[in-house]
Formats: sequence, structure tokens, C-alpha cells
Amino acid sequence: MYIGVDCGTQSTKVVVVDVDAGRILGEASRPHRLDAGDGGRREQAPADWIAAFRGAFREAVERAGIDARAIRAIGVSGQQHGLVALDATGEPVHPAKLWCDTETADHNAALVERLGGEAGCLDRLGLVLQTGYTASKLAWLRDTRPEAYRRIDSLLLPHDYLNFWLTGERVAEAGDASGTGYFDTRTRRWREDVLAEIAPELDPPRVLPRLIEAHEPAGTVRPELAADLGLAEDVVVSSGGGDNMMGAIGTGNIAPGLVTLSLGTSGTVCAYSPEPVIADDAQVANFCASHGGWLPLICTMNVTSATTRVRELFGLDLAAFGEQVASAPIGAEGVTVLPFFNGERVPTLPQATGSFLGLTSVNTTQANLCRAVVESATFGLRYGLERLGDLAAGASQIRLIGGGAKSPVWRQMVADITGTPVICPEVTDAAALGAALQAAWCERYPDTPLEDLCARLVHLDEGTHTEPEPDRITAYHGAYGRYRQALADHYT
Ligand SMILES: Nc1ncnc2c1ncn2[C@@H]1O[C@H](COP(=O)(O)OP(=O)(O)O)[C@@H](O)[C@H]1O
Ligand SMILES: O=C(CO)[C@@H](O)[C@H](O)COP(=O)(O)O
Repeated sequence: MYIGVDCGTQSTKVVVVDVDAGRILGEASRPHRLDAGDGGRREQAPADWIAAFRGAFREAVERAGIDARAIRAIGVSGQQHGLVALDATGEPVHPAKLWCDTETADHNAALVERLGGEAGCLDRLGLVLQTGYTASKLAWLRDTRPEAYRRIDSLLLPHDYLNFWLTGERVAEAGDASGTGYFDTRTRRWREDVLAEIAPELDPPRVLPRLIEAHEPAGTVRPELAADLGLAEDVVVSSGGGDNMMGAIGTGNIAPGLVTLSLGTSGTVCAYSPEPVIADDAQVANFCASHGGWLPLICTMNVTSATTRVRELFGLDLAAFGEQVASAPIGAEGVTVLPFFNGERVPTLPQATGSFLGLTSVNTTQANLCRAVVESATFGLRYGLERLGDLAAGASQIRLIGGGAKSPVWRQMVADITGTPVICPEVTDAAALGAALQAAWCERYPDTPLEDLCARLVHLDEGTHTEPEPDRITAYHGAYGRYRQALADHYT
């Protein structure tokens, strides 16, 4: 048995997987609190992730009906980019600033300039620093929280932190590390010189975690924690990785030819590449994958975070919201939304705000407003697919994951707006499944290739197969054109 854990923005999910039987035995999740403030602050307490892990782990094991002593390895996936700075005792010096925190936009702009602009970033890092990446959070901490900054002893990411809690080891792997902004994504090595420019008082070899390969273990579960969780001795913890990297594994997107699109709090589109990608477009993130190779990716910050905002404004539950969206026509009778409630990463507008446009006394209905926000979140991902260009162009199918993938209306919308067939894996929480697969790969390495494990466990849900419909593709052209025009009008 193997455990996969995904520490997302909204919750931690745990899956229990029987690799030999090719079955998911149990799943559970626990929500996280989010501290959101004016100015773009988005923070979480790492202790909450641990509490959520404990609760979801116990419930998933109970649901699976197994003895926890049968678990052989654990893999951890985590929301990317969050800064978990620890002191010498292993305690966070400050709450974790998350991937969706835009409070550090000015610090990011200053860092990009300092590194020589986009060209300088590409040269030193293999990608262009964006607000949301870890680097500017560290610069912000140095500037605004000097007392916390002075106590920093190590710099981890959310999944590194959970691995540290599980094993006592401070390690990192290339997939998640590539979103820090002090890592060269082409050579898969820390850029100590870049870290020294951001945080000159910190000693890079001391504060940076030891890099391990994706198939290598982070360690084994600490004996006292193993006893507490009911685990056997020496349970392996795999390297883990960023949630998008683990989502790629959990959708079988481990070789070229597929696109994974996630409708989570964030929206992401990514495609595997065996070579590092230097895109002309600064918005394409040349991240590493968490199983070797690369995972060029586009991330938008306003997907279910935006749809949830409008849904809650109208006091609708998910089912009623879905009915409202389905009841409005394509294009929401001319209502266009720029859903940048907390700024945006792609397009690069960290300090943008949201807008509802084209409202009249006729089209201002609940149904149109609900539909327009879902359409706009999906238009943002089409815009992202266009930025990926050739990297995604060959894909004959989109593997759709994340909470929003559970909605049939949204699946049809993704198929029609991208003009590509869509299918969901049976487990839409693909990052947790990917983490479990990576754990099995690590524990059985090199005897069982990752491809074999994906073939055994990544089952597609044929019931979700959605073909784009020509009439609807055409109908969306006008609405997408309005969205692009609104973008150009507001932000050029
Ligand atoms: N049927 C549905 N339709 C639309 N949104 C949904 C549906 N089911 C879940 N969601 C949304 O999915 C989001 C959670 O997605 P998830 O991928 O788990 O997020 P994260 O990994 O960012 O924590 C929530 O905002 C939830 O409201
Ligand atoms: O910042 C990114 C990718 O670069 C986000 O995709 C985060 O990794 C958070 O993911 P979710 O919580 O939405 O799954």
C-alpha cells in the first residue's frame, strides 16, 4: 500500500493506493484556513497543513479498511512556491506566503530588474521571475519583517516542509525547486549567487535544502511519528514535488503528447518535455518535472477562486451554481469578466483587479454573471494554451483535473473553448494519486518503471469524455474576442 498526499491551497487530500491491485482503496481531505488581506496578502500557517494531514490520513486509512502497518511509502505533493522559512529549531519564522500572494509585486519587479530584466532572468534561471514565486517573498520578508528574517535557518517549500515534518530531513527536488526563483531550471541546480543577491545575509549552503533526484527517498518516517500514525518502521517518504508536477504523473502526462489542464484554485496548463524549454514568451514557466525532464507550464491565479467568489455572492451551492451557468447562453449575452480579483500571473498583471463589463439592464442576470465568470476563467486558460504554442499544439486530448473538473458544464466549456477533446482521470485529485505513484516508484526503484505504475493506476473515466462541438466552438469565438479586447483595452 502507498499513500499520496496533496497539500493544495484549499485542503489536504490523502489517497491510499494498492499498486498491485491497481486500485484506490480510500480517500479523505481536510480544509485549510487562508489568511487573505488587503494588498494581496495570502498566507497559511504550516501547522494547519500538518493538522489537515493527520485528519485526512487517519480517515483515508480507515476508509481503505487497511492496517496502517501495511503502508510501505508516502509521497507528498504541495502547492508550489510558498515560502516556508524555518528557524534553527525547525519552527516557521513567519506564516507561509503562498503562490497566490501578490503583496510582493514591487519586490518581484525590483528583482527582475536587478537580474537584468527578462533576458537576465532567462540567462541565470531558465525562466522569468513572476510575482508568486518564492524569491520575492524572501525579499519582502527581509524588507518588512527583519526580526523574522534574521532567524532564518532554512528555506523550504510547502511539500519540502511536510517531508521535513515526516522525516526530519531538509531536502528538495528539481520540480518544486524550479519555482523558487533561485534555481536554474536547465542545470537543475540551486543558483546560490541569485539567492545571495536576494538575501545577502543568508549562507546559501546552510539555508538551502539538499537536492535529491526525483526517484530518491527524502528519508523514512521519524520513529515517534510512525508510532503515532500507526505505521511500521522505516516507511519510505519519496522526494515528492510540486502539485502540478505530481498532477502530471497522476494523469499519465510523463512523456510528450498530452496536456494536463487543472481547474483548481489556480488554473494550470502543462505539457511534458524531455528537454529544457527556453520559450520566447516570458509567461511560459520552464519548470522541471518531478520524475525527470521538464514541465513547461502556464498558471492563472483566478479559477475556482474566482468562480467561488461569485457563487458565494449569490448564496448558491455548487449544484445551483452549475444550473445557473448551464441556463445562460454561450457568451453570457455580452457580459465579459476580467476575473483578476487578486491580480494575475498570466497575463502578467499582479496588481490588476476584477471587472465585469458590458452590463446592461437586460443582460445583468444572475445566470449571465455566473456563466461569464466561468467562461472568463476558461478563456484565461485558452490564452495560456496559446502562450504554450508548439509545446501543447500536438496534444490530441486534454486531461482535465482539479475540483472544477467535476462539473460536466465546465468540461464541455473547456472542450469547446480549446477545440480539443477532454477527459478526466477517474481520480480528479490527480496530484495526490501522482504522489502515491511516485512513492511506489521510489520504493521499488529501479525494478518498476514509472510508466508501468501509471499504466496500472491512471484510469480514464470514459463517462467524462467530452468532444468539442463545432457550433459551440464558433459561438465562443465572439466571446473570446471580447475577452481579449477587454484585456487589451484595460491593460496596454
Ligand atoms: N462541481 C464543481 N463545479 C465547480 N467547482 C467545483 C466543483 N467541485 C469542486 N469545485 C471547486 O473546486 C475547488 C477545489 O479544487 P482543488 O483542485 O481541490 O483545489 P486546490 O488544489 O487548489 O486546493 C473548490 O473551489 C470547489 O468549490
Ligand atoms: O502557482 C502555481 C503554479 O505555478 C499553482 O498552481 C500552485 O501550485 C497552487 O495550486 P492549486 O492549489 O490551485 O492546486
